[in-house]
Amino acid sequence: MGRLSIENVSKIYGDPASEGAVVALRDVSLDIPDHAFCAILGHSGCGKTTLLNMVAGFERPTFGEVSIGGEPVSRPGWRNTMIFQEYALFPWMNVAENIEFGLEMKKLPQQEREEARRTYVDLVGLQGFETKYPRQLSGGMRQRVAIARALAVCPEVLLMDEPFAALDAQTRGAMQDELVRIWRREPKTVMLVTHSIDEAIKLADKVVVLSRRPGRVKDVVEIGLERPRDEDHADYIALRRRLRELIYDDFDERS
Ligand SMILES: Nc1ncnc2c1ncn2[C@@H]1O[C@H](COP(=O)(O)OP(=O)(O)OP(=O)(O)O)[C@@H](O)[C@H]1O
Repeated sequence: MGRLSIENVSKIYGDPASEGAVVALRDVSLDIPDHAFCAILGHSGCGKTTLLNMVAGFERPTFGEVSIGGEPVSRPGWRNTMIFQEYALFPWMNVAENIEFGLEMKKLPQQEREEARRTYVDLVGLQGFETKYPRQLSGGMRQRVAIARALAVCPEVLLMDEPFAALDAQTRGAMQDELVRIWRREPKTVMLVTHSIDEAIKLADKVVVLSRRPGRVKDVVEIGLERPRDEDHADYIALRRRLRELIYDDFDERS
């Protein structure tokens, strides 16, 4: 199903033989089990978005292979949908139309589309807002629509590129809790890119730390804490310290 496998993946932008080529990722291998929640953490420019884009099928690896459920990813599709920081909703469509968009593309009959729309509006708690347009919604509500739209097409892997970075701190915290609630009700393999150590510990089962560019897997930290996670718990604090060390140690190596 949604087991995500990244095997010896390198990404070079530009002609690999030229001096101007940018090696964004080098020899990255990861195995993310079906329904696991994985966060990718690393400094700016270490290749997090590049990795996500390859899993989404927007970019092809220069070397190596990405596969979902044993099938290589060669282009974007329903199996691997992306949620962006800026929501990427259609401003001329209301909430219901935005959520149904992918279902129309999938050519689902109208009755099934409406059923799916109702299910996902309920799941993200937007009952009563179906006829509102994105401009009439708060940032947190827009991101709920984006999550509903992504889940409605039944992807095997959900990809999120700093989905809460544009939200204020309070809304971000609420949306993180909401995402965990949604993911537990509708388990998916999730790959989430973040700059925030706390977001990674709060949400993920596994945190993949990338080194500075060219990004390599520096470590994979298993979180193993019960949800909801208590920031004051000694194990949480120890994990935060470990992840900080991994990130800053990398910084020191280069400075
Ligand atoms: N299309 C492209 N052409 C050339 N270089 C690129 C391209 N896309 C990304 N890069 C380079 O690849 C490297 C990795 O970029 P990427 O956006 O994946 O990093 P990131 O870790 O997501 O960064 P940030 O955290 O700042 O969003 C960077 O040096 C970037 O400049």
